[in-house]
Amino acid sequence: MAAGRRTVAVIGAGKIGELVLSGLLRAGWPAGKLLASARRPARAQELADRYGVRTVDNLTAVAEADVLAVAVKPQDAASLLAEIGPKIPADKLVVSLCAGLPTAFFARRLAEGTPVVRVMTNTPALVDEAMTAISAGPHATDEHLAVTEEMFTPLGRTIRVPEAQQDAVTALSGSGPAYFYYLVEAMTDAGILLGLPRQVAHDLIVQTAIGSAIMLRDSGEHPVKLREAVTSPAGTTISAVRELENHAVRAALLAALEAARDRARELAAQAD
Ligand SMILES: NC(=O)C1=CN([C@@H]2O[C@H](COP(=O)(O)OP(=O)(O)OC[C@H]3O[C@@H](n4cnc5c(N)ncnc54)[C@H](OP(=O)(O)O)[C@@H]3O)[C@@H](O)[C@H]2O)C=CC1
Ligand SMILES: O=C(O)[C@@H]1CCC=N1
Repeated sequence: MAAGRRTVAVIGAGKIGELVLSGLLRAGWPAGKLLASARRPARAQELADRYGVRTVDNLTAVAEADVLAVAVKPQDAASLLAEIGPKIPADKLVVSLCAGLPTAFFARRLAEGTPVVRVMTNTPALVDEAMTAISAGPHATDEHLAVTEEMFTPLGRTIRVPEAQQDAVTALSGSGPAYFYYLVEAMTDAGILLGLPRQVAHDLIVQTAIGSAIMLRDSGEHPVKLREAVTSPAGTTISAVRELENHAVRAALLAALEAARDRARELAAQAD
């Protein structure tokens, strides 16, 4: 399969599936080369109305698309594959967006020789700022990876990682946006504690997050250097940093990401 505008079916077009569809359309992927399936007819109608893509049942998607992007929850993958797995010809490319599930989970349910690629993206795909990690599974060649990159590059950055790293990627960048939103929410509360109006606190911290993120990306400086530049001797910042250390925030983050990684493993064990 050469890279090029293949017909892509998003199977299970919920939140992430919709991000993929909308991102591909923004990137100029022809609507006629996109299909979507959903479990509920109302959801299918919503997608058809919103994006002008054809919504089809899962087996029609399998028959008509070159690339099958599986975007159901990990808990729904086994029953989906029981329905479509035996019907997928080995020349289709299966791209899994599911957290935790190894490509072997798919391979066991597909015809011998079917290429499988595992992807972990994140919700900033909505603003073309996703971080997407791509891994080759069984029978996936460089060309299959290139097709997958062609799909995800318009949505943000892509990197290739060994599949063994995908649970860690899921914990870090897949779930990562939630940690930043959590921080912003907590810091807005802190602003309110200090007497700021909610909207002012929100605006201050959102712009601070955006500015800090752009500096992280564009300055080429290590985050420690960027933090040191803010931290004046006997100043305000170091007083806050001391409290973060007293409350073991760094240790909490290490434990949190380990828990997310472990949950990805559990999802895989439970899906079988
Ligand atoms: N949300 C995120 O930030 C990220 C999610 N992911 C992964 O993406 C996948 C989807 O997550 P998310 O979009 O959040 O979940 P959603 O529940 O929003 O989307 C899954 C969709 O699949 C539909 N579905 C389930 N079974 C079938 C079936 N047999 N046939 C057709 N459609 C079906 C669901 O229908 P119904 O509405 O009826 O339940 C739902 O609309 C997960 O595997 C998750 O691990 C990966 C990276 C980030
Ligand atoms: O919470 C989850 O399971 C999914 C996978 C990564 C982000 N959201």
